[in-house]
Amino acid sequence: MAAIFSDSPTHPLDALKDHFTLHDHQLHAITKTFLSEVSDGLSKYGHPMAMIPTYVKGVPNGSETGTFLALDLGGTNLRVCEVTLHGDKTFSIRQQKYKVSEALKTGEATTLFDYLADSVDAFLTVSPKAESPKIDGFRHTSFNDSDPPAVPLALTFSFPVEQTALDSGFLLTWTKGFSAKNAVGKDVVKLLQDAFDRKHIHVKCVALVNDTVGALLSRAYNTGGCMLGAIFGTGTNGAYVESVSNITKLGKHPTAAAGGMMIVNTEWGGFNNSRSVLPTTPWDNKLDRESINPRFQAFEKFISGMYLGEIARNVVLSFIDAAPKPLLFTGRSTPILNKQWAFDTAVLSEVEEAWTGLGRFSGSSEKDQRQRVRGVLLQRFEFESDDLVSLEDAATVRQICTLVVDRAARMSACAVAAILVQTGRARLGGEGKGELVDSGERIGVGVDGSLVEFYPNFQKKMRDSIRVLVGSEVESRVEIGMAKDGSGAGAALCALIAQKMSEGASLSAGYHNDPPPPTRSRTDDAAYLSSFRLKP
Ligand SMILES: Nc1ncnc2c1ncn2[C@@H]1O[C@H](COP(=O)(O)OP(=O)(O)OP(=O)(O)O)[C@@H](O)[C@H]1O
Repeated sequence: MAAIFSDSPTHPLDALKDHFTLHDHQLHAITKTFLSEVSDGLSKYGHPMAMIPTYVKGVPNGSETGTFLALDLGGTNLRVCEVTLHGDKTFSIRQQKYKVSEALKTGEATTLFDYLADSVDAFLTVSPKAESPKIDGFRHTSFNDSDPPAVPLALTFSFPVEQTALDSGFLLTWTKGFSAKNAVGKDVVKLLQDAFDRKHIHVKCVALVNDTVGALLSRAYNTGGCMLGAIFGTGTNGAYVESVSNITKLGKHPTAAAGGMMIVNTEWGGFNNSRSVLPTTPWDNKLDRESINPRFQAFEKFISGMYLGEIARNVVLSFIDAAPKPLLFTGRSTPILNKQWAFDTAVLSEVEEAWTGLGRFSGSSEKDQRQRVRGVLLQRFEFESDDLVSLEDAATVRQICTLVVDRAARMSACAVAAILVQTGRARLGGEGKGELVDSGERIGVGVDGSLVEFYPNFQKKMRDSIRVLVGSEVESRVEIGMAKDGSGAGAALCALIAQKMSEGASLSAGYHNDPPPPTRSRTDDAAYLSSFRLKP
């Protein structure tokens, strides 16, 4: 843990600022290195920033229709949903969340996948509500002629997977606290399908979707187009639309010969694992050393919700322990502050909301701001006595939190700017002057994740740095918006693509103007619903 000296001639907060501030020239250096790793990842397999071809070769325009099941294993929850795409840029969804315990995350993979299958089974067992979406759009998949059709399901699996087809992909590594045994190197679609089959649940996993791809697809469906989907939640990652000719590692794969565009899942959380260009601090090093995957997912550890609270906690502790005189809370800590990972990034949001006066707060003098933050700290860190937190402590903690999140937002901007450059929409300008490459085009970016959704002004902070990197003309055309339920609606769109592919449709020609599915009668629906579960 870094020692902080309260008698140093430089004020400790200024010293901290030096550690955490990313200057413009550093943003440029990070973005350049990012671009070179993009290029490495597109040309060969096995790179930490894996640049995974997803075999999704089109982007929806909002006219697609159908009803599909989606199973979403993210970082925190497991979710099963039934999504109906209405064909007018809107969709409806029926869903249920299930908890994933630590034991499941770290136990045997078969136990985890059995649990996923059981959750789908439980969801399907609950009879649909009167207002639940019609099932007209389900495209049935039969195992053979005598079987009733299986329910098509798309699996949103937000971990690094080397995808080999739309419905198969091998787990490269676990992230975000998962470490289930005997899963790495295996096809996760097969692991899930085997669990369905073991349990005689009549569901067929037709598509494997990364949540970033889902974000991109759902934002495209909602707005008529999108070029990048990005997640800033438990982890961080991005997927974008790349020209197939640039994905040279596809070699002689038939997909490469077909040309066109393909969505690539970057796995940018693993950017610069060597940390050659990511300016690290002693607090980041401590976090990395104590994480379950030291020296991996380097970029993610500076950016995402799973880590920002812990970095801030590490800094707060070193201020409490400052020598010769404590710089926070008169040198007193609390059990919760002493506990690893106990400082949730949501607390950083609360501190910032209290400071900026957003939401339920009123009053705008600095004293009001400090008082509100002090209230948050007293409550969240569970101090025994109000005397232990001063107004100055409140201001100091707020500054620590801001430094940690500002750096995260600026690093996130490097990833977005690099994709703008990679796709020919921008050129990296020297010293903040980006050059416009093509004019007029609106550049759609769909984002998802609690950090970008709830941390006050995270998006604005990110945009400020995008402007530094690619100039204001391009930045002003970047339209960043929340991707509505990428892992549900996006997955449904992927299941639709899988159906199209199994019907032999050419995806490179796009899959717009989908004709409405054939109408089913209510009797068909009842029979169909009863075929969800086939017991031996
Ligand atoms: N209000 C908030 N402000 C900032 N961060 C938050 C907030 N609430 C939760 N988080 C952080 O966001 C993370 C959860 O992100 P999210 O809700 O997007 O879930 P997720 O789907 O599990 O994430 P991912 O998509 O990366 O798998 C947690 O690490 C949590 O600390």
